[in-house]
Amino acid sequence: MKTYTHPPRDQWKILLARPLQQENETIRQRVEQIIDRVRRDGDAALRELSDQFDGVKLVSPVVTDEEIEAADGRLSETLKAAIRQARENIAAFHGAQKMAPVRVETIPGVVCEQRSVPIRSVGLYVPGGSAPLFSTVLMLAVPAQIAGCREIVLCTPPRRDGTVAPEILWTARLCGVTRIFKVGGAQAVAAMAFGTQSIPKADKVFGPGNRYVTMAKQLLGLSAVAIDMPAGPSEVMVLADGTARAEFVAADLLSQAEHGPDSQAILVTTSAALAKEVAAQVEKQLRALNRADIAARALEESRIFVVASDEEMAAMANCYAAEHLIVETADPEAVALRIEHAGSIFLGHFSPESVGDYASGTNHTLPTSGWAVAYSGVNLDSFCKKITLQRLTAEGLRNIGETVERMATAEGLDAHRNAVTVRLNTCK
Ligand SMILES: NC(=O)c1ccc[n+]([C@@H]2O[C@H](COP(=O)([O-])OP(=O)(O)OC[C@H]3O[C@@H](n4cnc5c(N)ncnc54)[C@H](O)[C@@H]3O)[C@@H](O)[C@H]2O)c1
Ligand SMILES: N[C@H](CO)Cc1c[nH]c[nH+]1
Ligand SMILES: [Zn+2]
Repeated sequence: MKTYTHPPRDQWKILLARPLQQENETIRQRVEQIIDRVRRDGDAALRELSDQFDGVKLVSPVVTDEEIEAADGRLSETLKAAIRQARENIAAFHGAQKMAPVRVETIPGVVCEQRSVPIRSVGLYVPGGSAPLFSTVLMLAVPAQIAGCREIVLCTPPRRDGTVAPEILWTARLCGVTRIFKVGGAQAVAAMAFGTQSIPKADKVFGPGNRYVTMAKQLLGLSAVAIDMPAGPSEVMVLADGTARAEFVAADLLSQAEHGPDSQAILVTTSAALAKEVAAQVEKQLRALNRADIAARALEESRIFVVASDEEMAAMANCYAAEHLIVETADPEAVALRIEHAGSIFLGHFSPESVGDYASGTNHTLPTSGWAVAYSGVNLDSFCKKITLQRLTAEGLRNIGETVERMATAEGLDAHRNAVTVRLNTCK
């Protein structure tokens, strides 16, 4: 990891650039072609693309009931207990996010309401290219079920032998997923956006994924389907002062670096001594990882910054808008108060980000690439839409009618005004 000491503020944006951005245009073109093929040829395109990108010849993308049932015998009881515990925590946190209906009488006789309604049919993408992220099933299916979505469809890449990891299948059944398909990448997102002969069209597509998946969501989100947000290659920023333990900080940085070669880990610290120790710890801990090669590639585009103050640390965090921000300082709450842009914040020396990845209760599907400036991570509300209602009495219309007539007249919209006037004429 390269270290920068007191980088000038006007350089921050450049030094905090996300990895491989220059490849975005190539990825966009490739994904556009995939989308076109799925729109045109449906299941036939899925078969060809699974062969091309996943190296597997599939007759059908459907995961059968027999496959799902067989998964039960393939998980240890201890893993099942861990997944159940995580599910409970995620359900507790997301269940508490239910919003009460809003009802306000804005002026006498004019009542406005807002009701939350579940999105009927949702499509969940669960990454499986380099690791079968069954924890993502929990993060998407648990809130979908609590929200009351009727159809919960899940797509995940097939493995080379044409199967899906039993952990994904078992967790999907636990969380009420209605149908599962073995399709990955941009083609899975396109299939859920348009529908194919086998895969039903979803009203909204959710889930994280690599840059192909994320590009497909962004392109289709403009034209064919609603999406949660861009949730691409994982990233973490750690803010640390002299009270932080280098061993902990290095472990946190590596925990996201191991996701993929295009992941990024950034340390911002007020302590030059800590910066040195963390760099050494990263090298040491890296050697012991089973995904050391992947993490090492991510570290090539990762950075350490030494800055002057807590205020500068927070400013750099706001400039980066990290998916995950870990604050390992003497007073993390005070630093967090300065944070405006982050997907999810982890406070103190004993709050590793991986706890949020799996089991604490918060959602791990979070905005990346700086999108935390405007998007929230997945939450219960992501699976709902709001419908407003209003009801006016004759008195209410008398109270508000003239205001509307004046505004409609000023916009030159006579018919709008008349819809009020014809009624007022009957109840003067
Ligand atoms: N932001 C978040 O909330 C979040 C959460 C979890 C995981 N992630 C990220 O999800 C990603 C998972 O990536 P992954 O690759 O392991 O799995 P993935 O399931 O996202 O992607 C695998 C699929 O990509 C497609 N693909 C691979 N190479 C391709 C190519 N050259 N052209 C076209 N398509 C191609 C294949 O169809 C394959 O099935 C990681 O980057 C991880 O960091 C992000
Ligand atoms: N850190 C990922 C989100 O960027 C989520 C995840 C799943 N499994 C492990 N981690
Ligand atoms: Zn993770």
